[in-house]
Amino acid sequence: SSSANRQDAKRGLLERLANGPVIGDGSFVITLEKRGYVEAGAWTPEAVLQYPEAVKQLHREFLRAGSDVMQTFTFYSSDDKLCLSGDNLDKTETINCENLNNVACDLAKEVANEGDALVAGGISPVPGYVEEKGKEFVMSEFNKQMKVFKEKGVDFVLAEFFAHIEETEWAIEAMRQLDIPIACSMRIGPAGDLSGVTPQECAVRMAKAGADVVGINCNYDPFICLDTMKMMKEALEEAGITSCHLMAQPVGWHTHELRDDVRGYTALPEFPFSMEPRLLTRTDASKFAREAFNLGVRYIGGCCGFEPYHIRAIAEELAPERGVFPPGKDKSEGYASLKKSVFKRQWERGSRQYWEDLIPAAGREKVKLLAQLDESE
Ligand SMILES: N[C@@H](CCSCCCCC(=O)O)C(=O)O
Ligand SMILES: [Zn+2]
Repeated sequence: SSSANRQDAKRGLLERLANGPVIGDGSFVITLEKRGYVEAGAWTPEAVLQYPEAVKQLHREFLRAGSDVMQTFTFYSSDDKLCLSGDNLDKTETINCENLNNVACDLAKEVANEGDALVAGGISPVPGYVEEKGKEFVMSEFNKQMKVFKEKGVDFVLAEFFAHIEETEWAIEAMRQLDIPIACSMRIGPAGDLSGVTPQECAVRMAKAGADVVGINCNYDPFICLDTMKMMKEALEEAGITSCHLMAQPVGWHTHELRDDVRGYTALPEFPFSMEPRLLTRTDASKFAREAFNLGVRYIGGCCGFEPYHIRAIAEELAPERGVFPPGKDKSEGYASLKKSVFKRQWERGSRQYWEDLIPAAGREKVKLLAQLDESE
């Protein structure tokens, strides 16, 4: 019966959250663009239909890194978004929301079953919302995905990258039709959403709309994200909402300038083709994981820029809490692996302290200084 299914589904995500951290996955469109399977600008997931092996490979890398969740690669897969993907997209009927979501569920499920991961059906903002096409239009786009997720029997649904609390509430309303756990994250920082609603109010409204897990994804680095999560946590407590879990999936770059900027990381001049100097190290990822866990966040993953090795750092940091190391432990003993080097100087780097004390250079300072010197001489 549906309640039994609900109970099974509930035990999956909610039981895991109750017993310790759930490790999310990481960056898809940004990572697959670097690998040549997604086109920048459009950032749409047609690779699901065109290059399924490339999508499965990335799922497998996150599984091996320790992700407990295989999120369907269905970000920006509403029909009104896919049709904006320019003429590189063959306009045949194969690349549309329904077909893409069907195959994406198969890919995520196949890899999830190679390990002990859950399948999350992923939804994201519909362009029709900001184009003021109204609730009926937006809900009809969400419902195309809900229909597939129901047929495919995903373990839970996850709404991400929402910038307006109203559209987020509509997404939760759509997800409630499936009677399985709901995770919901907005792309907001301390300055709140694009409608001027505070993070505190956003958290309470997501919970009241029916989300089982609420939080943040994308737009800001882990440390700005945690400041915002603290605001959300306190607001939920003040509202007497204790049943909601917290989730955090920040970007994998340092974005300290953006703390009070509602636009987030895509507003940086380096986005998208020169973000490399800002990339988090695995030590940054470990620090984020520990601070998130200490704050009470139990769904801990990453968004754009978070590569599998960043997720591995999270899974290794929280191994004591989880009681298990990631499947890829045969090729990583954390920093201790360096003890196996033939170079003696690597051995001293086989400690957490070395990497926590290091302020990594971007390697460009010298180039810039030399250029200035030339000018001044
Ligand atoms: N789960 C998704 C989240 C993507 S968040 C934002 C991607 C860029 C959006 C844009 O610049 O239009 C993914 O990892 O690709
Ligand atoms: Zn993102």
